[in-house]
Amino acid sequence: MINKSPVGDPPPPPAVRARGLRVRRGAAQVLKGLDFTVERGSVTGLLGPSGCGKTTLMRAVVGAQARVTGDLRVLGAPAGSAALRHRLGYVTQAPSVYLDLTVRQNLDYYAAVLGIPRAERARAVAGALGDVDLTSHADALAARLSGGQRSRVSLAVALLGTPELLVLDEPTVGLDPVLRRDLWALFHRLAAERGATLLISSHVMDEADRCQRLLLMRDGRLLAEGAPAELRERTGAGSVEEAFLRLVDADRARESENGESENGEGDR
Ligand SMILES: Nc1ncnc2c1ncn2[C@@H]1O[C@H](COP(=O)(O)OP(=O)(O)OP(=O)(O)O)[C@@H](O)[C@H]1O
Repeated sequence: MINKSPVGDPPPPPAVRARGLRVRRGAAQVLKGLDFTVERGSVTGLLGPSGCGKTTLMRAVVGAQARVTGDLRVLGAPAGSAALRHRLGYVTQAPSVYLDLTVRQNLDYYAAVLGIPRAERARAVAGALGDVDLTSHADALAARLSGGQRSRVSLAVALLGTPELLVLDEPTVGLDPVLRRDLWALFHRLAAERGATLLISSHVMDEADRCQRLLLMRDGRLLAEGAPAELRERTGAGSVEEAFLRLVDADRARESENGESENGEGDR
């Protein structure tokens, strides 16, 4: 297990630690100086409206984003380090699945790319298929799958290497309520049984209560971080959605007091 070290050992570094994280994309400052921590073994939700910078933040964490400044450490190493490659799993919003291959062939292919030895591949593939509940579709062509099933194939690919940190960009978007519930149960199982850390983005606030911790974003900045109950209590709100709206109102009021422009001139 990752987060159970013998007594006396220093605690492992957090899964993600950002200090003054900034990203420019094109002419825009998309992330404007974020400080946050993602605890190991947690299911952490990254929530905020469309366009606030969730994907950009995730790309920075997995080392796929250019023009990142500030201090960003992942599992104790600088983000993007080669040493992290096999310790991370990243699932983007667009499922990366070969439509002319079966589900099993897709996973076999990615297992080979990941360097999983041939003798261990069948077991790794079967395990990942079971995790995402696609065993009965193993021999179906990916082209014949529904959108939600294809997303689960991508998730299975990310699980092949048994990553310590899984970064999932809107993994439940477009899924029916039963599948959403089952996937959230899987995320919690991965954290509880394997000590994996999951950083999961969503723009749907009703997923907030499924997370142990939350990072709430707006317009390239972090509005708050903490457990859902903590955020509700801190803002006196009855739901995380209401807490978010109160934090946005407070943020807007602060902005107009400071006379900050919407495109973040104050961040330079
Ligand atoms: N390639 C790019 N070049 C310039 N700006 C970009 C690029 N990609 C995204 N952006 C801008 O960066 C900002 C953040 O985008 P990002 O995709 O990180 O947001 P998001 O919160 O993940 O949105 P969504 O929930 O819709 O996926 C947006 O304002 C977007 O217009």
